[in-house]
Amino acid sequence: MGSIEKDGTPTRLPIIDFSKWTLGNTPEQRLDVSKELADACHNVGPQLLDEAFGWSKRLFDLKMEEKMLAPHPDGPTVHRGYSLPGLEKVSQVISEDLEVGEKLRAVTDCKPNVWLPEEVLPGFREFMTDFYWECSKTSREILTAIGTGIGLKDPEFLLKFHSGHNNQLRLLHYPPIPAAQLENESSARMPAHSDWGSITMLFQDDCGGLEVENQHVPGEFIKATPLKNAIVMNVGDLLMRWSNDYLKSTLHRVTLPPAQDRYTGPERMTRARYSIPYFVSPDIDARIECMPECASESNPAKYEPVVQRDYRLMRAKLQYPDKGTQPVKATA
Ligand SMILES: O=C(O)CCC(=O)C(=O)O
Ligand SMILES: [Fe+2]
Repeated sequence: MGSIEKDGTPTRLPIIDFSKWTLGNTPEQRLDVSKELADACHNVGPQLLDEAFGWSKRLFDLKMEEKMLAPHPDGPTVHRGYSLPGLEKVSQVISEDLEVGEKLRAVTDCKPNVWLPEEVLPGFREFMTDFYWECSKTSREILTAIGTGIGLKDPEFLLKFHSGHNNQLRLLHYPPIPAAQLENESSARMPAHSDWGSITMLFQDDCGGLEVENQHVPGEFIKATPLKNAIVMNVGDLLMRWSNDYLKSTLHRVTLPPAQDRYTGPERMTRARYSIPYFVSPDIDARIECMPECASESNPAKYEPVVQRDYRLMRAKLQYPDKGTQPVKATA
């Protein structure tokens, strides 16, 4: 993770160095936690990340027929396998945006995953499974740090709902596309949306294009400029509900790479982009209800309690619209 960079203006995203996070009442306690966080950051360290991006590239470089050996299953609730560009619509409300990218949801435990036959990409499954659990460890440190930061009596409260088995690791590849197609907004690399879970740890390559909405100015997006080995952390809808809007789920999108050297040829083809979001989600039976520390008489709970399974189903229906599914507004 990067260094602390807070210049006081809302036009830059804060980059928080969790290895320097301090917690606890005594210097010793603070040191212990700092070490844990440093260890966690080290786990998803530079080498592991480079490897993960290497595997992702090898995966998407496979022939289409090979990738289709792990097809995305039909239906709105299943979140597995390989998706061709355009299969999914990501949106807060259904719009005409067409997402341009291909993706593979690599690992999760709750439902059987869809893996490529081992011989197609030997070692991929083992690496991604390890990577998944390393990310899970880091996410637990982050959830504890958040619990402390928002002043929960039990800083580990959120851990009880996050066994790690309901997280999702997704590999994304945005193929090159003529800049004009994104400029005239006939398609977006990924339209603005919020994530559904608790937090998302997002790793991106150096292409650029990720933007996050400025919470102070709705509609204005701030560039999340790639920073080597940094994790972009998004707050998801369920953490927003738990915290009664104290932590807002961040709208984010992927658009044109900002730097002109990211374009080639007369068509100004954009560079391909790879990213790896790790969605940290509560367990399926978890009931998400405003944490008592986040409500008061003057600030009562804004959301009804919701069970993760139901919330996810509602969001998944939007993402994989099938016949007979009416679009509904995605956020409360
Ligand atoms: O590719 C990215 O950087 C963003 C991905 C994302 O927001 C998502 O998959 O939910
Ligand atoms: Fe997202």
